[in-house]
Amino acid sequence: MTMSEKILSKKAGRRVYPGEHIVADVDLVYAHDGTAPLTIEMIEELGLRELRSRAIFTIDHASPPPNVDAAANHRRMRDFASRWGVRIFDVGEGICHQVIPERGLVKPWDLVIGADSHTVTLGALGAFATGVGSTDAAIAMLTGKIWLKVPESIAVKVDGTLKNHVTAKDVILEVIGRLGSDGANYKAVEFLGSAVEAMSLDSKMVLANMSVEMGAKVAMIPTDGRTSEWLKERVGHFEGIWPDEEANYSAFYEFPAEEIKPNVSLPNSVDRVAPVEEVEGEEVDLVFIGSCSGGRFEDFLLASRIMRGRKLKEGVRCITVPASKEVQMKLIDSGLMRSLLEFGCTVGPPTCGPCIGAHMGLAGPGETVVSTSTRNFPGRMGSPDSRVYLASPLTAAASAVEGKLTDPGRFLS
Ligand SMILES: CC(C)[C@H](C(=O)O)[C@@H](O)C(=O)O
Ligand code: SF4
Repeated sequence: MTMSEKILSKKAGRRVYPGEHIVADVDLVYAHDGTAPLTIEMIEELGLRELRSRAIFTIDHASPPPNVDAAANHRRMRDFASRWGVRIFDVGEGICHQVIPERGLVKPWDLVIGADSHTVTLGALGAFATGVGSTDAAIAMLTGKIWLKVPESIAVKVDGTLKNHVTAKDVILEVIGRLGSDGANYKAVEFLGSAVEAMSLDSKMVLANMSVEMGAKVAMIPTDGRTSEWLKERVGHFEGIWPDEEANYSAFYEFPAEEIKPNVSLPNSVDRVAPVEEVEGEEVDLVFIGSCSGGRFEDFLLASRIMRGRKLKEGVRCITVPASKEVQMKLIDSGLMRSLLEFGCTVGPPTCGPCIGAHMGLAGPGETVVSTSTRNFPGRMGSPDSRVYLASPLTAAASAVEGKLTDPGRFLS
């Protein structure tokens, strides 16, 4: 069995096969201020009295509230959470996909449902974690179960050693560029290989996070090496997960690590991927380092490799937003906060912020953005006339120094 088949078999209470429809037990359901309002409405409409699943709300999308509607929405969530026993991570705690695992609330073998497409991020910890709509989240909260079709699994194997200036973001962009935005539709993407194993959990979360940009139902990564250390600190005892040696993958893709270069997604589609060196030079107005895809401690550590001792190009804004309060505190404790500020960054509180164009640094008409976030759809980060390149924190930092799209290999090699 593949990793996802193992978890679904456990949660359905019998051996399951790809293509089957099953009803599976859920360990955790979460929703945020973008999706919880409809979940709440649905739960109240059904007139039931209790939730059968562990449920969590986060206030992260329009947070702190940029307008009165958002503030009212947050109040409704707090009110519902206290009446129904839903744990809530309020303004300032950070983005759901970061806060929930950080607090030790997810472990390998869990089945996690989130009312957000990037719930797949938690596959990096060995959980079967998938995004659903608000109403499906409501039903999962009320019943403790979810209806699912068992996905086929595909393997993405990255063997070897990445170059010094190549990151997990470049790897996942490479994969998305090859497979396309629908290349993994409803598939479980399982990441294997020595380069994946060598990655920190922060990096593994980048791989899992962006798998949904090629349609993946879930992303799965074996819980080896550094992941176990991370989990031990946070969840205590857990059982790791790995695929069987004879696991049945419907496709197998190999990516030699040495061949991967710093990549970008070109405006305005995630799967239009090119090596930065081929598209360097466009003037940049805004650099964003943040989101559930590029706002972890390691992302800022990477950016600081280039920023330290240098200055932000005049006329460019560099907005940096930690993905959680824990990341924010690590930035302070490590001295990185000072480096970011000295470089010229504007540092925001933990939130999705400009990733989804809610607030805190939108792109103006005709502006060019380099962003470590997840999506560059037209108008997502501000003006419909802005152009967004998705890139690694190294490419973002190099571009902030030069004021134009720049390969980080010019600074590090
Ligand atoms: C608002 C929410 C439903 C959405 C998602 O599901 O991904 C958002 O987080 C995004 O990144 O586009
Ligand atoms: S940071 Fe961006 S991609 Fe992640 S959940 Fe928030 S809006 Fe979605």
